[in-house]
Amino acid sequence: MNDTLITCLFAWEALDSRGKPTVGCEVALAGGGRGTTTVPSGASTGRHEARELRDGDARYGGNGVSRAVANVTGEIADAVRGLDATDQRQLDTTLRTLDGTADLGRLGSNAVLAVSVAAARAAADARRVSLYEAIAEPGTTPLLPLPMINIISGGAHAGRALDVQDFLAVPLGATAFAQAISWASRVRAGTADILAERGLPVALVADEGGLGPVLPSNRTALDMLVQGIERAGLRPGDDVGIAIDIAATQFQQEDGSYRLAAEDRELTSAALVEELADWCAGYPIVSLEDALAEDDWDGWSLASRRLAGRQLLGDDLFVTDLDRLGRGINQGVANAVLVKPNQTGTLDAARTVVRSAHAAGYGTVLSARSGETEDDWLADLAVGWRTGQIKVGSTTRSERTAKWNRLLRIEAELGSRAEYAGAQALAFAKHS
Ligand SMILES: C=C(OP(=O)(O)O)C(=O)O
Ligand SMILES: [Mg+2]
Repeated sequence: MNDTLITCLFAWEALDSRGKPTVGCEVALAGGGRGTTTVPSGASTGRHEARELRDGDARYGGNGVSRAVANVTGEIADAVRGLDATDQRQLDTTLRTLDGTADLGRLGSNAVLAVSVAAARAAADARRVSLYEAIAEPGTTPLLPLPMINIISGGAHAGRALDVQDFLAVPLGATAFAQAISWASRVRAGTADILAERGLPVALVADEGGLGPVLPSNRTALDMLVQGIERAGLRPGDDVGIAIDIAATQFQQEDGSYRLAAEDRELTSAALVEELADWCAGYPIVSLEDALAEDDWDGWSLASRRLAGRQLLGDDLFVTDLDRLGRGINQGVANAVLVKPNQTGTLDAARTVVRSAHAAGYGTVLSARSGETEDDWLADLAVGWRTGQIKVGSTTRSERTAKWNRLLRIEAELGSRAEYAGAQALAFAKHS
């Protein structure tokens, strides 16, 4: 009897960090190996993402996942019982075929991802190795990622107090992951001090744990962050750079223009690109995510030329989808991809996107969602898949620190047996 054959699936409704239900799953194997997971959920979701199954459960204001849970223990369990959990591709292909839709909307991407991740964990447990080891390409060295850490939040994560969704610190000069995190934690404290001195409430915390002040403009947030870096005793641009997630899909209007509500301005794609170029000239911005909306390919082409020399990261644009990334690579659009496993629904599909990006010289940033849980599997994926970068929110709130803490432990355990990606992981650094 093969010890790694799947024998049993258990699922339940768990809560995410926004207090919304999400899917929890445990996979048990013939030899006693077990793997458990809970899956995340986004708020600024792209139109082309895989689709979570939500039902009208009144207990959760119509946001329930009881049907997704029932799918795991019913139809999915029947189909995957007897499969080998160490064969992720076969398992994930079976799940996709069983669902039968392009966006996994029948069984629910939340149900499918929960099984995919729990099975990977069970396979690692059966082999008595860590998840990052179990999923790594044989012969590769574990790679601790360069973190980008949310300091100030706006957009869909902070009641739209600002147009730009994330203002993040990138500890460029740190030479180890633990040092990068300690710098980010100081930058957050420094930025909170700066805001408090202006009489702004620092207790307003957004979905990913970032500070959520109401500021008059996006540039003010950049100013506050630069001052926060200095207050932390660090040098903006040398020690700590800035990344922004513009999440432009969220403020694109019907006619294709972009509305900066905080500043009461309407911009064409070209004008938005110019605005971003101005910000880049004035601030140490090293990475721009979703500079344009998800289907504004012309705007993205323009941005890719005008903002070249910085990391241009596609989130809603690529939605961790191989075909959309392929189009970007062919057209020279962006130079890095945000990888959110629940945008595509299985570990195998997310991994294929990472491989394809690396083959094309594109950077990869593994990313959490704004609705997270205390689970930490994302940290292991970053290390084992050697994504080079990771973004999981702020250095506060346990659903965020769970991932940082897992990475800190891996670095402490492995010492010189691991590499640290550092600033070299930024897509533009690879090209220059
Ligand atoms: C993490 C993000 O937000 P969400 O999970 O809400 O899509 C993001 O846009 O990068
Ligand atoms: Mg994003």
